[in-house]
Amino acid sequence: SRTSHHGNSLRLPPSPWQLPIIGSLHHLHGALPHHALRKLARRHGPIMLLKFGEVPVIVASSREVAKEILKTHDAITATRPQTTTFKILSKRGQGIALAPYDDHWRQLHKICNMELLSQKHVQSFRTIREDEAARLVQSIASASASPMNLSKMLAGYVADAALRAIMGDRLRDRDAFIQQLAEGVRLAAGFSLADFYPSSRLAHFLSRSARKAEIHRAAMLELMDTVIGEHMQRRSDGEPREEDMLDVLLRLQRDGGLQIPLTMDNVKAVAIDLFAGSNDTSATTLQWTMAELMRNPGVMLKLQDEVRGAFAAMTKVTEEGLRELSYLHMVIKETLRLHLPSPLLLPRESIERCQILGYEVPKGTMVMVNAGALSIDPEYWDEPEVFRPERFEDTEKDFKGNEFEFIPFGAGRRICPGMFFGLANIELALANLVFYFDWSLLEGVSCNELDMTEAAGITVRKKSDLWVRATPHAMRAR
Ligand code: HEM
Repeated sequence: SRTSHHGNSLRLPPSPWQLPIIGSLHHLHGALPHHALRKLARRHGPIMLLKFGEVPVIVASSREVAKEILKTHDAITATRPQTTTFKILSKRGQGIALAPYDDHWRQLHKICNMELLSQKHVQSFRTIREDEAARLVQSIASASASPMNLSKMLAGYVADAALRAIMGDRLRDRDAFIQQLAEGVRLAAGFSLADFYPSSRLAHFLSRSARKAEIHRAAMLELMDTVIGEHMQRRSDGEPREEDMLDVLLRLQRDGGLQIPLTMDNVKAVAIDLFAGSNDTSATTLQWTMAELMRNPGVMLKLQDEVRGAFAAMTKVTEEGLRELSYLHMVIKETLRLHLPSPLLLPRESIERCQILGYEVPKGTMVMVNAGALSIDPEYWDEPEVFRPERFEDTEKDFKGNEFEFIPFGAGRRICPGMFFGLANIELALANLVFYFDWSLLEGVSCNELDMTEAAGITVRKKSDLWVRATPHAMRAR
């Protein structure tokens, strides 16, 4: 197909065959979207134009195209599509993650980088992390020798460590928050009818997911009202304490002095985004890491040697010591390469037409980068399906957004602002797990038959929980 604009005649990117009404959606049927899209790209190339219902979508599946989008044309593609579900999820005050690329987003982005999620602020939550990690070790120790659902324990650790840093440590509604969050993640991931037939009233009417999104949002905002009430009460009681992220947001809201005043609804939306952005991603990463370690006993032993060697003379695993642990960092990198929590990153949208590899990308096209496909592409990785942390040994290759074959946190203006915070929670827990315990699978499960199936959702979790047995290796006085 050809399009004519300003006298130019440029080709649109190649497209797989499309059906009326549903466009290319049938190509996604039956497999997880990042796998289905990877398969399609093998046939149609590194830049494809699909149609999800009425919505044109381009999908990037090579390092070069990813770089064109996330670097060369970053400013043109830095907005988020305002789909029906996204709009409902951010109704009554925009947060940051789904916000369009504008001054409001720019301000929040700055607040995240300079205050909420800065390395300094993340370090200030060290006691919380150490406390929660100790709690995790205790609960594993008390269940040791019997089969335990490690996935669940790790999810609990992450939720507590993240919630305490974001919203304070006396959250009465912790479980309700976690439940609502899971619903939000499902909804945001949902390829809902209404999102793809924007002009069809019937589809809106029929769409149950829009209604569910409304109910979810109302419940989430109500929970936030309670937490904010508690924060204000404590402040007026003059109770001295470390500022959690919500305190910082409330202070900025109260003190003013910002370019664009923050409303209370903004504060709520940002706090929800922080919790939503941190919880599933970090829990999933920890769960996949432990699953890979169970499947690769040689890697587990090497990691245990490193961590036990480093902390041999100490009474507990502390955060300063973690910096020296090069193998631990390689293990986490390798997990993020094979198991990106968000393999399609978050969708973007072009605000102007642009050219990529000589193809025309029209204004208003949804833009997706298949980061999950890039990090297992044999073009860039040796034996890409094999879990081998050593591949990072003599390379500077990192996930900071400069090497486009490895972008689990995204890249460019919309890169994840929570990288330090997420990694801090993950590294400390992992070091504790391998320092204090030896791990085995349950009887009858051998390491090469461990189920590694992925489940559908905006974050790609391990479908089945990881059941293991822990044997205390060296319980020190705590
Ligand atoms: C292993 C951990 C994590 C991974 C792999 C991860 C991954 C990502 C990815 C892929 C994006 C989309 C980037 C893009 O659009 O190009 C993102 C955005 C975001 N993440 Fe994370 N994330 C993690 C942890 C966290 C944590 C701990 C927080 C908050 C405390 C967080 C908060 C956010 C926010 C607010 C955004 C939206 C940024 C924007 O739209 O400007 N993330 N993350």
